[in-house]
Amino acid sequence: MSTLLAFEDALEEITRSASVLVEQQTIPLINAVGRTLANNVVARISVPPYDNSAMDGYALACQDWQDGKRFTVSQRVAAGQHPQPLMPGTCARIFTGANIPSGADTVVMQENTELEGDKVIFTKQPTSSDNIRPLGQDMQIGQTVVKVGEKITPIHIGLLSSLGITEVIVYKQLNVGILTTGDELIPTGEKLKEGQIYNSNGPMLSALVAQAGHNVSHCLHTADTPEDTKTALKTLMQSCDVILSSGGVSVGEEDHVKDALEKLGKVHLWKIAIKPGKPLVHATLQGIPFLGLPGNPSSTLVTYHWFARLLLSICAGQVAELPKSYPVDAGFNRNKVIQRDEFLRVSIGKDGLAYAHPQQSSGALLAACESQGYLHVKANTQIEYGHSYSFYPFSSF
Ligand SMILES: Nc1nc2c(c(=O)[nH]1)N[C@H]1C(S)=C(S)[C@@H](COP(=O)(O)OP(=O)(O)OC[C@H]3O[C@@H](n4cnc5c(N)ncnc54)[C@H](O)[C@@H]3O)O[C@H]1N2
Ligand code: MOO
Repeated sequence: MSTLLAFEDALEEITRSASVLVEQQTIPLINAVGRTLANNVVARISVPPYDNSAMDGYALACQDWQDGKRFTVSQRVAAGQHPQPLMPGTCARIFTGANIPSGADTVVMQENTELEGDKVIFTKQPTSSDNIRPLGQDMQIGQTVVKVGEKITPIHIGLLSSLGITEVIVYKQLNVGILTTGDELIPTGEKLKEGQIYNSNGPMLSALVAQAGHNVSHCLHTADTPEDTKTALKTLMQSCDVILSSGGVSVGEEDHVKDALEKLGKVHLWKIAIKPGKPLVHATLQGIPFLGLPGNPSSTLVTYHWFARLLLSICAGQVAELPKSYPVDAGFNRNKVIQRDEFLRVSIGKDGLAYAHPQQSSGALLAACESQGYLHVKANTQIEYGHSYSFYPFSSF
C-alpha cells in the first residue's frame, strides 16, 4: 500500500500541472448555452434602465397625500411611453413596467384606491418607494455580471439579453480523444462471441465528456498489443487537446498503456489509494495531458468523476470546482479498516442515512445507476453506523 499515492495528493498533482489549452472565439449569444465565457461580462447599461412601476395603479408624491383627498389624474403612462413631469398635487395613472414620472415617488396599486368620478382617493397613506422598481435594481452599469470561466446557462442567456448583448467571447471547445483498450471488447451492435463483452466505457466516456461541454474528437479502440496501443496514441496526439483512455493500466502482461506512455511521453503518477480506480495513470504526451482510467466500468466512472472531469474543465477554461458534498450519517457498519479512500455507491434512505448498494464490485455499473451518489470514506478508517461521512450526489459532478 505504501507505493500508492494518497487521493488528495493525486488530485493536487493532476490539477496543478493543468492549464487552459483552448483559444477564444466570438459567437452569437443565442448559440452559447453550455459554452464557457472567455472574459468577464460587464453591464454597459443599468437594468432596469429607469425607475418603473411594479403595479397597475397610480403614481404620486407621498407628501401630497392627505386623508380623504381627491386627486386629479393628470396623465396616463403605459409601459413604453415617456411620461411628463408630474403636476404637483396630482397623480398619474400608471401600468406595470411604465416609467415613473419625475416628481412621483410612490405607486399605489389600484386595488387600494377609490374612484369618485374622474378623481382618485388613496385610502391608506403611501410610503415613499412603494411599488417602484428603481433604476439598476437588477444590474448596475459597470457591474461584472458573469465571470470568465462560467458555463453559460439559459438563465445567462436571459440575463445578457436584458443587457442588450448579442454576442459573447467564449473558449473554443476542448477536443478530447478517447481510447478504449482490450481484445475482449466489441462495439455494441455486433453479436457477442465466447469471451467477448461489449465496449461500454467508450460510449460512457463519450457521453460524460460531451455532457461536460467538450468535443469528443475521436473515440478509438485498440487491441492489447504494444504496437497497436502506440499507434492509436500517436493518432490521438496529432489532433487532440487532451486524451483519456480506459483499461490496460494495471500490472498484467496484457496491460500496455503505461509502457506506451513511457515510450511516447512522460508518466507523472500511477496508482492511487482509492477504491475503485487504483491503477489510474497520469502522463503528458508532447505537452498533451493524458489520463489513463482503469478499465473496470465503475473504476472508469469514479476516476472520470474525480480526476478527468476536473482536468478537462481546467484545460477548457472552465471554473474548476470540486464537487459539492454534504455530511450524511452511515446507516450501516463495516467491520474492517479501509485501506484506500473508498467511493461507495450509496442512496439516502427516508431516515436520512446513507445505505451502500449491496453490489460494490468495480466491474458492476448497475449499482451506480441504482444509487444517488458517492459516500467518501477515508483510508485507515472503519465505517460505523451513525458516523458522519461526506456524501457527493452524482448531480454535483
Ligand atoms: N495482479 C493485479 N491485478 C489487478 C490489479 C492489481 O493491483 N494487481 N488491480 C486491479 C484493479 S483495482 C483494477 S481497477 C483493474 C484495472 O485494470 P486495467 O485498467 O488494466 O483494465 P483491464 O484489465 O483492461 O480491464 C479491467 C476490466 O474492465 C473491463 N473493461 C475494460 N475496458 C472496458 C470497456 N471499454 N468497456 C467495458 N468493460 C471494460 C475488462 O473486460 C476487465 O474485466 O485491474 C485489476 N487487476
Ligand atoms: O481500483 Mo479497482 O477499480 O479496485 O477494481
